[in-house]
Amino acid sequence: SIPLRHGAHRIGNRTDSDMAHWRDYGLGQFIHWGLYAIPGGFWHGQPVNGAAEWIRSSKKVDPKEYDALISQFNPVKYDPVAWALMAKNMGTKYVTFTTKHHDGFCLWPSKYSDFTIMQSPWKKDIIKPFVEAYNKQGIDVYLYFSIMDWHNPDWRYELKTKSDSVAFDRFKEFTKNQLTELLTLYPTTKGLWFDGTWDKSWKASGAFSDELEQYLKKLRPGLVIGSRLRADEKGNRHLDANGRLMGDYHQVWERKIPETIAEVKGYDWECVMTVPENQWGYNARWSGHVKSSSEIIEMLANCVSKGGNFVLNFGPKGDGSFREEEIRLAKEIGNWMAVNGEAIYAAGQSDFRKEDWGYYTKSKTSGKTYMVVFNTPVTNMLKVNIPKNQKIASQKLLGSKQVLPLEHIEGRMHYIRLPGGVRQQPAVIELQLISDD
Ligand SMILES: C#C[C@@H]1N[C@@H](C)[C@@H](O)[C@H]1O
Repeated sequence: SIPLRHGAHRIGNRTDSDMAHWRDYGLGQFIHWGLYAIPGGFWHGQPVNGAAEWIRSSKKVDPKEYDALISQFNPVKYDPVAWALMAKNMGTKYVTFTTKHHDGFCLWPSKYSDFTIMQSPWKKDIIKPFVEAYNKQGIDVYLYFSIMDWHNPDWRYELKTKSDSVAFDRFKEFTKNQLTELLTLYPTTKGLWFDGTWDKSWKASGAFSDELEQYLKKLRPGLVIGSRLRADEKGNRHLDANGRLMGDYHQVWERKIPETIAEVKGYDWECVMTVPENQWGYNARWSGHVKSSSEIIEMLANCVSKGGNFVLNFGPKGDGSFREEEIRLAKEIGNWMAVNGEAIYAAGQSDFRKEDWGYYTKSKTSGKTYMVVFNTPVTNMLKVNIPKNQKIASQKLLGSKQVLPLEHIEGRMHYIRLPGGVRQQPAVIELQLISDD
């Protein structure tokens, strides 16, 4: 293997209790909120293509004109207690919240920037009441932080000259100071979700990214940081030059889910997903396909069946309220989770071979296996290939506890018959297995 000083420092996944707790979340919420929620995908009355939180860049807005949005940020409907209750009712176990996106606007009173919530009409810390409200609901808080900062004059896309490096060294110090602030002001933060680390300047800062991660973990032992922060000294990201993961979990699954368990490569991982095709911040015009609660529940079950977590994004409006579609989705998902959560929480990959009708998950607590059924065959007969040395002791519909008929076909093949009728939501069957010695 290639000798590396700033590659992965651990082979294999973390084995500590903080990471085991992270692994058991199942369902998370992402919240993207900032100045970009004010224009909401429109500029001078015209819709702008691309993600709403990128409007400054995609519309090439004059920085002064974009930054002037700060004078309009006065979210009179911001109610973190109500936000946390909506998340709780959805069945959320952890939340990732944007403290600073690429535009550099800080939702906390940072001493190191003039572009913060304190210079807006709101004049109050947004993050502190958010963390308190979510923690009060038993939801762990992770803070999103964009390394790339379009507002800071010391940011560089590439280090071409000596003066670039001098400026970027100041920028690295600024970054370390802001992260220290966040962990100090919000000590219950369980992890940091880094973004904006794809440019050449950061790829050339592998040593710094390594030292920064070690510094942050010393400041907050147990902190969970994904693979999007680091670069090795050769500019590799996520996997170092020896193909080893740099970070506590694989953070590449943005708006995509691994097709096969092989693609997971045994890493811890989460998928972060938008409701429309690709909008993280509030966009007044959701064009294209908007996912239904059943589609989202299928993505959730798919991720858990492959050992990952699923994180659904919400983009509050500039005034701090949520759009109707998101409020409805949170409720519908919550109704399903209330009945079927045991197939999702503290669950992961099962011993069963995947079938067309949906996904198997296995609970780490009850040891039971669950069949999360999306594609009901016309026969209502679900194929089940029982692993060797096991047999099914019971097969019940979650919720109703109705025992379902089990029919042996041949060898390890069986059928479980679903009750007839049209289902509005995915059905979950709980399998109790016993050894078949
Ligand atoms: C690209 C990009 C960013 N990564 C997602 C998590 C959003 O923050 C989006 O703006």
